Amino acid sequence: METFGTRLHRAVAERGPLCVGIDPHPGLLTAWGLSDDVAGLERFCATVVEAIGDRVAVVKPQSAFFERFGARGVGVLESTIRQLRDLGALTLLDVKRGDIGSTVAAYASAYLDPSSPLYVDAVTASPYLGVGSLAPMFSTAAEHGGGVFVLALTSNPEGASVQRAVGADGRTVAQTVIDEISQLNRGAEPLGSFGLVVGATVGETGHDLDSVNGPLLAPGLGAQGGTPAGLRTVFGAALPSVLPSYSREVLGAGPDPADLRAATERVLADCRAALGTAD
Ligand SMILES: O=c1ccn([C@@H]2O[C@H](COP(=O)(O)O)[C@@H](O)[C@H]2O)c(=O)[nH]1
Repeated sequence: METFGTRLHRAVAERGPLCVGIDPHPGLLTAWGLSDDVAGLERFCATVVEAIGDRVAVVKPQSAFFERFGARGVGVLESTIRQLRDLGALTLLDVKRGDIGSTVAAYASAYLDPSSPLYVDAVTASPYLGVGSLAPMFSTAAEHGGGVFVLALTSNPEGASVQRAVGADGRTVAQTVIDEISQLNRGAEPLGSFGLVVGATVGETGHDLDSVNGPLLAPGLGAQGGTPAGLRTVFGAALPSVLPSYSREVLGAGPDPADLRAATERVLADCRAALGTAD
């Protein structure tokens, strides 16, 4: 069985270094002329899938915007994930789960076990109950070729007060997370399956990201003010491992699928230029 790191490496080589988020904000539904209900959500997602599902390496549905419609919204999430998989996109569910280990095991079953209706290629996870509490996610991901992206230095300004706090050993909370994930990826080729989330907005981090040997998801581009040109400042020598992620910047170009595709091509070209990867 191929690891998530291997599958991601190939998807990026074939389709380019880009993750597009599906974040059906109420304001976007309205701007697209859709109703703020399950029917609008379904139409929105079907349009995004049709426009970009066959051309973007990774698509990242934001779970919150589906959960707000209850069981029927989650039903739309399930079918969106299936459609994306059929079109060859890797699915990364942005759900930022974390809990005591025995509960994390249930989250691992929900998202990373292929028999689950919500099965995805990878999830985002929160390390604030301790990176070790996420062990069931790591083991389930490893068993089934999945991936986990753990929050390290998030794109929002409030994150720094927790993530940059310094512990007894002199390392920040974020550096502890970075070091533990680096350990999990040690020796993996061409890329480990365990990633980190580092916002494109955070500027020079003062953290060592060079030996992570896994994907570095960079949200915060576009709507939150991050730019592809700024990625070099944030990631330095780790730049080749960066997976840039856009949601509103691309989604705001809809509802015409051709316009969504054009916005995707534009941000992908910007990311390729910033990362120095060829077409
Ligand atoms: O540090 C983080 C972690 C996750 N996110 C999520 O990414 C998207 C960003 O959406 P934009 O419209 O491109 O701003 C959203 O789903 C966040 O929950 C993040 O922004 N920062």
